[in-house]
Amino acid sequence: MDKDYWEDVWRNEDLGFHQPEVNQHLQRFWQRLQLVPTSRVFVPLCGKSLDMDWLLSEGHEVIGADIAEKAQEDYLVTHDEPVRFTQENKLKLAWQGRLLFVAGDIMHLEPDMLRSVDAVYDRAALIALPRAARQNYALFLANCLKPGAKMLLITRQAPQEQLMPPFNVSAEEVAELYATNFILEQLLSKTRQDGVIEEVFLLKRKQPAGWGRLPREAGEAQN
Ligand SMILES: C[S@@+](CC[C@H](N)C(=O)[O-])C[C@H]1O[C@@H](n2cnc3c(N)ncnc32)[C@H](O)[C@@H]1O
Repeated sequence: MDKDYWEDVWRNEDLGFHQPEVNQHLQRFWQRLQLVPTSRVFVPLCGKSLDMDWLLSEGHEVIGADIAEKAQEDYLVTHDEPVRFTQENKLKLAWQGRLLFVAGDIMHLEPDMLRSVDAVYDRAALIALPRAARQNYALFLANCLKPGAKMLLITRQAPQEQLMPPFNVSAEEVAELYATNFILEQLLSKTRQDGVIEEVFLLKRKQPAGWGRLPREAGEAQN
């Protein structure tokens, strides 16, 4: 599932993952993150998702990132506001109002770019990655996000595991990937009529060990 694979998907318009409406789980659970409207939200592997429009309509600043430049083009073409493009190393940045749409591999984003992010919205991002890449992705997010940053994560498991995305990601795997660095809360587990299990999680970036403690307190803890 490299850049070529996804560029083919976009070129062939093989976009079964794209939802014509705003995601229901996003609308139902977003308030659980308790963000202020001006919060900055990162949408990794964003495609041309209408969920970004919804997040913008809530007053948020949005940073979307997708490896396919066509995703960026397709999203921007449906929005009237003027766009300004800049280039940063391998990334093509499009600035449009409160949106920054980055075309490029998210692993090429500088952690500093995401340091001010208050929340992540992951729909069809983790589950679009093969198992080995999921581990790197989860670590990347943990390294970039500040303590207290939240994440709304939506996963799915089909009765038959597939060789191509979307991949099955269980609640156990979510815990394996994130529990070291995030506090996890499962908000939903629902089996659809077609047997697909949909799960929604709320994550909160933990304070790294020893962070923010006064030396005296740290000393006391050792005694
Ligand atoms: C299954 S789609 C989901 C898109 C979007 N989240 C949605 O809900 O419609 C996965 C997207 O991730 C993008 N992608 C895959 N690997 C990526 C990477 N390493 N960095 C950035 N984007 C990536 C693909 O181009 C594709 O648009």
